Amino acid sequence: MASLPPLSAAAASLLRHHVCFRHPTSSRSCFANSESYGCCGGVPDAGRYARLRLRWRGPVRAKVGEVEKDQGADLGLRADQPKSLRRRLRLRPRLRVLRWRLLRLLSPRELAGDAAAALRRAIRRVPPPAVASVVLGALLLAARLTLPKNPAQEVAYADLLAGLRAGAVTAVAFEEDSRRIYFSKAEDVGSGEDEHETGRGAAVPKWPYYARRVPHDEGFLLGLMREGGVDYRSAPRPAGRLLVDMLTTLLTLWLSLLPMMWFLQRQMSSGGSADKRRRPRKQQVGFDDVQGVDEAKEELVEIVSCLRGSLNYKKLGARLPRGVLLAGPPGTGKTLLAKAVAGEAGIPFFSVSASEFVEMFVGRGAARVRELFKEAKEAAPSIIFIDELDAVGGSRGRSFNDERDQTLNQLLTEMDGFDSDVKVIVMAATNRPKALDSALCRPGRFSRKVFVGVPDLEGRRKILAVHLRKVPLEEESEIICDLVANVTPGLVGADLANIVNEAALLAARRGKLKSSYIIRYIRLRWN
Ligand SMILES: Nc1ncnc2c1ncn2[C@@H]1O[C@H](COP(=O)(O)OP(=O)(O)OP(=O)(O)O)[C@@H](O)[C@H]1O
Repeated sequence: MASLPPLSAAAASLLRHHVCFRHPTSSRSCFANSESYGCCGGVPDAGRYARLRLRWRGPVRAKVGEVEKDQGADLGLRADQPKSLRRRLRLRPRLRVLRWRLLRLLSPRELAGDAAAALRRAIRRVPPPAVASVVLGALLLAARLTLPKNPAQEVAYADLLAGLRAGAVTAVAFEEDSRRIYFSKAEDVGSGEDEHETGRGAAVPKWPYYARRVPHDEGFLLGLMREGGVDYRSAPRPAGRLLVDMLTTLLTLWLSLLPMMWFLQRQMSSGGSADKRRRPRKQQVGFDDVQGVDEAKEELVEIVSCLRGSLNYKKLGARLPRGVLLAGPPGTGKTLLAKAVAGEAGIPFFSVSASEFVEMFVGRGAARVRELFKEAKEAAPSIIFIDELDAVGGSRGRSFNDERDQTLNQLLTEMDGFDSDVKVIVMAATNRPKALDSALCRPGRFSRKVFVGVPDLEGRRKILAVHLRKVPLEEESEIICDLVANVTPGLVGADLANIVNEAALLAARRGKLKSSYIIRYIRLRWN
């Protein structure tokens, strides 16, 4: 592949994307980008065409004066040349590109190639079960349309019996694997030479009528035919009708199975495919946003220092804690604390609820755990946060849930499998720390437990202050915080955040929030 000198700095700074195009004369694929331009297979003069292609991109030319200047030199323009010649020289590459584009647009080969590529792309996007359904439907339609129309006329079973009793019926044929009984009458015997194919190669007289068999009446019918000396036989079904029936059964079965197959496929593929990869988030939350849990924060500050590298724990031969378990009543800010750790350390945060691991199929939950840890290791240093850990981390062997046990085993294995220098911390939250499996809490796994408790008066005041930060207030924030904190003993951060939000909604029509709205909401809600 030929590599030519770079474009001028100004052009290069604008041409970030590379351009692929076809060489005008050799129709080979060429490429060009801000660093180089060249051609697959080393087509001579590729660089020139590449430059032309790049230069004639409207936005670049319009924006950069230098490109215009350079362009003249590239095209062999000189200041001493007459104006008309210079104009022609400038126009020539443009016309050439235009001609090449027109040729490409009109060439049937190119058109066919484009259409085939578009079709291939479209087919690739359609799910295979849908393709199979369409193919089956099309086959059934084709078979129905090409099947010759049955010349026999349907009559009532009673007419057949009446004909037999009256001696009008001369011949009867029982169609195999079907309920049709074909017969002919004495008046039709004249046209008997005219034969009708009812089976694979077996030729029988043409049957002008047929009746549907009545269950459990065969004995009586046979008796009548024997008495009347009627010629009766059995005939195979026509191949065409056999095919149509087979396709109908197949399509009916297939369509009824489709929802189940779709569900199974969703279950099998969820979490595993690359496009469903979990995206880590950089957290904007900091320790300032979490208040009233000072003890918990103090314990976590140390981990943040290790992650940031401001605490050299390795010097003393220490290892980064692998797991941190945040335990406490609901709504006390465990999730918020974990986010704050990631936010303070400025590292990716992988958040997952343990219930997402609980799958219907054995092994899927374990695969999801594996995937999550793999992604976190690739993004290290990072934090994995597992909310409601008790959903998978409850004591093993208490239930017959194999899938849950396997998921937990995988979690234990992954936590053991960290190299000491991989900076991935697993944080988990639970409201029921006692229900956890003892293997999870042993040193080396969730050895560090941080209790996040219900905030006291001062804590409630601070939490309210955090949530009132962005709310326009009619009174001093401190007055509102004091008042509300005093009347909300036992409430946790989530309750206080909710109170502020509801009161703000109450105040929305009046523009600003007053303590009286908050008190009114508290009375409404708790009295
Ligand atoms: N200590 C706190 N400081 C500030 N806001 C808080 C605090 N605790 C809770 N909140 C508010 O409550 C919301 C819910 O809190 P969070 O999800 O962290 O609670 P949790 O302890 O994880 O609850 P659960 O155990 O039910 O998952 C937060 O988004 C935040 O707005």
